Amino acid sequence: MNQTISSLVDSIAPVDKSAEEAALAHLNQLTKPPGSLGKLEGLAIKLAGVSGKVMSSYPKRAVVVMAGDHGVCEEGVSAFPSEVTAQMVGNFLNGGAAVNVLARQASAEVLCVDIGVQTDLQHPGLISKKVRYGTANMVKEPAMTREEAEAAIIAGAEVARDAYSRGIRLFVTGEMGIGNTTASAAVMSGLTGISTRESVGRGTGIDDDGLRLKIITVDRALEFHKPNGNDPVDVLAKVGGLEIAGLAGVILAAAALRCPVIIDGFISGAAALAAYKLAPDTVQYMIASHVSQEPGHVHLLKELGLEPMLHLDMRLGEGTGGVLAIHLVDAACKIMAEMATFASAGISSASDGDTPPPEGEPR
Ligand SMILES: Cc1cc2ncn([C@H]3O[C@H](COP(=O)(O)O)[C@@H](O)[C@H]3O)c2cc1C
Ligand SMILES: O=C(O)c1cccnc1
Repeated sequence: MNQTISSLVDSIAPVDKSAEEAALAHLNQLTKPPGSLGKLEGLAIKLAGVSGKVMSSYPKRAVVVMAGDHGVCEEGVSAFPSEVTAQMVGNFLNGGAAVNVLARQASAEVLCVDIGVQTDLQHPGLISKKVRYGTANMVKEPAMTREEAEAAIIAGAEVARDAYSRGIRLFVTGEMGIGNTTASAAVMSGLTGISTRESVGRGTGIDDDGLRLKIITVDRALEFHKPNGNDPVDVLAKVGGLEIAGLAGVILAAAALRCPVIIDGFISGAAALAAYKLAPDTVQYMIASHVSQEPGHVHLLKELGLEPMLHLDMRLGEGTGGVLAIHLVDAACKIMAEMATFASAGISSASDGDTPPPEGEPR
């Protein structure tokens, strides 16, 4: 199994810098002041580096929604009971969750994966990759074994590879797992040393007492296991979640397949950080969709060096922010493919036939 994760990591290469340069040169010929489309230009350049081409498009796209349960819920860290995880999986499969609505609008498939729900689930649309029936309570024992964390990463990579073989070329991460903002905060602090006061937030909406208890719970788990921050699999096994490890596998595989991967909110961000620590080049394939209301997300994005595209005060997960950002990926692709150049439209560019203004005067 270890061998498989290391071969996955070894198959990830840096993006194509010459395609990025060519994309910038193309953007600067388009009929607009250089840089005036802001982050859309940065996105177009990133997509060129990932695909190796100045122009790209992603007609087939999917959001992978990984579902798993969390033993730490018995400590009272979520406003909702664990059974909501399985109930929401049913909702995803019936097309009624927020991510389904937003994915339909963005023409994206929803791939719902049971990687660790605590009950048996059956549905023709469900991708069954169950590694175990929920994690153990991290304050009492490791959330899972190292072998289980590795199996979850590999399962995520398999889901991405299967989707790729059906033509999917743009991935979005999503998740469902009551208690997973606790596990994500523990993973984030375990990987970075950032204090739990910064990584722990209210998740589904716990009150002040709940927040204090949640911080203490994550502190206890980290103190008990002392996970090795330089070993992401150790951190995921001791204080992580099955869906978080699974998403790390999706992200690694997307990078190995040279596909862009849109990273959703806080939980997806924790998975992205684990993938980045396993294979630093992976971050070049990531697009951060939005900044979550969960306070740790800002710090997570800073660790990854990623700028979020959207500021919408969202705090849902499921891949909802991620699928919204698909529209921006489509926009960046269309700008590259369809905008006229100064030459083709016969428009004077900044320096064309224009006497430069005297020194010190505005143009
Ligand atoms: C009905 C419902 C739908 C959701 N969809 C995503 N989450 C989000 O909330 C959960 C994390 O928050 P915590 O750590 O506080 O439990 C995850 O399942 C996440 O995806 C939901 C939560 C609920 C209740
Ligand atoms: O940002 C997220 O992914 C998030 C935040 C709160 C609750 N669930 C998910």
